[in-house]
Amino acid sequence: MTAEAPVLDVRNISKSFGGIKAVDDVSFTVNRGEILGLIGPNGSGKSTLFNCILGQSRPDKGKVEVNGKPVLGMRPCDLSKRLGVARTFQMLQVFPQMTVLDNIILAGQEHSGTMLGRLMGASDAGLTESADRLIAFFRLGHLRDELAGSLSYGQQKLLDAAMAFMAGPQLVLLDEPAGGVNLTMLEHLKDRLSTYNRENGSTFVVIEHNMEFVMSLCTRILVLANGAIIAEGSPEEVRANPIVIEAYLGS
Ligand SMILES: Nc1ncnc2c1ncn2[C@@H]1O[C@H](COP(=O)(O)OP(=O)(O)OP(=O)(O)O)[C@@H](O)[C@H]1O
Repeated sequence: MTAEAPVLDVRNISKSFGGIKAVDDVSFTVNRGEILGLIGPNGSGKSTLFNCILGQSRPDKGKVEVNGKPVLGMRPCDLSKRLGVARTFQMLQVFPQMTVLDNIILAGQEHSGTMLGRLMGASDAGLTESADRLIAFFRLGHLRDELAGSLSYGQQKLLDAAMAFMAGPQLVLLDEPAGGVNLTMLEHLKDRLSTYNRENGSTFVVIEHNMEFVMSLCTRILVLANGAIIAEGSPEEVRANPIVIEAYLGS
């Protein structure tokens, strides 16, 4: 029996900006159903690594495969449509002047069909039903027809995360989903993400500064410092690792 290929295989990725080695020869794999946390002090290269993986930034060297297929050079929309990869960003990507429902439908339209199909088809591209399912899953039903801009910051972060799931992705990269979110909403977000992972067998990679959130959500943690992986293990192992403690205290 051959082992299943990792969902994400990152090999020897490096990226410099002028003299700064933002990512320095980073390799790791993520298996189906894992929730991998990517942590590290400010400026350790987490976002640059995400950008290299997802085509927003071209690495100087290395390769990335999703389900055994090379992805470097692919446009983010093709990554989503063809390989089922989605991401969220540190900054909110919601449209404040649109309702919660329309934001989610728009996120779905971004990933579905051809331009001609979108122009000629129903205005919601037949996506209202799946948008409503997602709204119910993230427990945003009472806000469905509210303008996104009228929601609290935490509710907007929840909406922002929900939008990444509209295309039914296999692999989701979440960039600081918990940033600026209050405790109650954090618990809710964590519960929804872990339930989605359990029910759908999807795979997540999560960049996060909130240690409680990342330690309780993730099944495995990678620690970056100065662009390189300095530690890897279960949340318990990483929490107790003196190298990790030093990297945080020393930054
Ligand atoms: N476009 C850019 N041009 C120049 N330098 C950059 C650029 N993007 C990132 N850097 C530098 O690369 C290094 C890694 O930055 P990066 O944003 O990837 O770190 P990070 O771990 O995501 O940080 P944070 O946790 O603060 O978001 C930093 O020294 C940063 O200043």
